[in-house]
Amino acid sequence: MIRFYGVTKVYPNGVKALDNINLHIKKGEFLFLVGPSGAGKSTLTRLIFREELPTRGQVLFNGRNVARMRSREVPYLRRRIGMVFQDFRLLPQKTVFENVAFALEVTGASSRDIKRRVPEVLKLVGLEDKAGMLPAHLSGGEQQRVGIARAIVNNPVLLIADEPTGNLDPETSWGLMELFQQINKAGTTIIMITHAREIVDAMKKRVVALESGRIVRDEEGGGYSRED
Ligand SMILES: Nc1ncnc2c1ncn2[C@@H]1O[C@H](COP(=O)(O)OP(=O)(O)OP(=O)(O)O)[C@@H](O)[C@H]1O
Repeated sequence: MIRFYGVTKVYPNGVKALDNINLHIKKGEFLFLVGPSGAGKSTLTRLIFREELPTRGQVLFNGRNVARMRSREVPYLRRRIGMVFQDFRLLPQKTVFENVAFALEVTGASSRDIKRRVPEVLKLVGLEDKAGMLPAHLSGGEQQRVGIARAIVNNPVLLIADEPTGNLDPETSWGLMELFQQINKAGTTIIMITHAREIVDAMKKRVVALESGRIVRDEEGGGYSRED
């Protein structure tokens, strides 16, 4: 589904964030992207979402070169990718329902579809009783569930989660990981950036480790660190 061919990213300030990355992510995979701060993890995901363009090499999404897409094709690409952030990024004046509905509205969904689909997704993330509440009145874990509901409401083929449990306690994090597992089992490919060692060690998924912009490990069922 996603292929990186010899991808290098140099930012305008001269920082080389990625250095000759070759990577193939297949449909249905659950992949942890790990590595120290500044290793290039976020940059790698930004290239898939076309927030940034590679300096050299190619990023293919379902066979299409992301950098070569016409500007009118970019919203279509982004609609197929759900994003979950460490700081949730919810709209504070909107209710849980409205936050999730907003992601559908921008795609031109009808109000009938919105009324059907939003409760369905809120149920999936376990928030059917909180639809009318504002984010500030929810716990961190609940806010992240809203973030996940918003990310999956358009049925994306890929979910990119950038440190989704970074602001949450371990118990809450495990609940969210179960939800991510469930979403993955239903067919959505997941790329998760994380520093949560215990989670990576326990989940036994594919682990891609970056250091200084290079892939230093790509291991099926791997742990957070290399076992020497
Ligand atoms: N927009 C930018 N302009 C210039 N340099 C950038 C930009 N974004 C990131 N960088 C630099 O590129 C390198 C990789 O950054 P990136 O955010 O991809 O790392 P990361 O692995 O996601 O780090 P963290 O775990 O701290 O989020 C870093 O040296 C960073 O300072």
